[in-house]
Amino acid sequence: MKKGRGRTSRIRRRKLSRSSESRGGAFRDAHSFIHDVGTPDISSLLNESCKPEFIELKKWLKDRKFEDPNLIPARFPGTGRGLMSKTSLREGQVIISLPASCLLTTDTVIRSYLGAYIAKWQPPPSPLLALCTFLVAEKHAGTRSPWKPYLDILPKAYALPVCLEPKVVNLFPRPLKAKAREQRTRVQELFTSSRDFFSSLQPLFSEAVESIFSYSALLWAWCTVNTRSVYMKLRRRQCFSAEPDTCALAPYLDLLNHSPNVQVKAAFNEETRCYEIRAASSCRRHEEVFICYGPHDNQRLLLEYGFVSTRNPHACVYVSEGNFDEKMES
Ligand SMILES: C[S@@+](CC[C@H](N)C(=O)[O-])C[C@H]1O[C@@H](n2cnc3c(N)ncnc32)[C@H](O)[C@@H]1O
Repeated sequence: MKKGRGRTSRIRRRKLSRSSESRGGAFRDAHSFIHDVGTPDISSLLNESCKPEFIELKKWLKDRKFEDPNLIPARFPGTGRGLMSKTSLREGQVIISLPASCLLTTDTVIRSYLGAYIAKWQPPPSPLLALCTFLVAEKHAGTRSPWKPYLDILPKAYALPVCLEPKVVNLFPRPLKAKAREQRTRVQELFTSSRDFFSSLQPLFSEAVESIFSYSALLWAWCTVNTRSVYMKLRRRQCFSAEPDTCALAPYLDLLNHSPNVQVKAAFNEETRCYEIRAASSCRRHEEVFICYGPHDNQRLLLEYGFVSTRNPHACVYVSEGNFDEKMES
């Protein structure tokens, strides 16, 4: 007889199911139930670290002196792909410490084949444009790119308002609609104003630059930088415009999802030469590890990251002038 088919085990399963209901929390219920009846525990069901793209990424990170036995990529109900802790994390403990050699910053771009082209271009391109250009060029390089294992785990598409059909944006409340249109204008202007710069890169490619640096390629790169970079202030360089140079792409670390209810300390540590994130609250074993992207309301989360947070303590309602007058009159 197969294990767990008899009357006794049916009764035991019913009892377990009832006790997990009373503890509350859909995810925790699933955890206790699946664990108790002897099927694989939830951590192995969610685990994505055996996927070929993560195996490649781990090898790539190891070559750059980063190994983390504690965090594993996993897919969670509600938040999607993120990182899970194999052990419990104490308050104050370093969650992740990523060496500078893994970071993609404007320093990386300047040291690359793009450096000479950026240095001679007038007016100087912005640090954001430099990062986007590098991402598009490396993505185009495919298997020739040393960044391929990182590029392969990046989302293929984004859900920021700038990526949505205008008819969908039209359904947004008025204040959000205005912000979404501003965002679209900003990216379109970046594309239009960068065309000549992209043309100057033609000697680097055998294909026409117009087909490589298309609007959709720039949009993908712009969303990648805007949704995934960490704050890291770099020194001002003459070859860039005066906009702040504060974005660093941090492979693997950028798999951490947001929760408005956790606190973390994040910064580049000049002594260890690592970008470190330290937990300000504890986290249980086999649970998703969250960081906080900032005290953002849902409008800002949607505009900057393409999602909203349920039970967001920073949630607020935007009231436009016209809207306010209408409500006051009724
Ligand atoms: C830094 S990345 C985090 C990793 C990302 N989930 C992934 O699969 O690569 C930021 C993006 O993750 C998603 N995200 C982050 N926190 C989330 C949450 N609490 N709920 C839903 N999606 C979230 C959003 O798409 C956001 O733009």
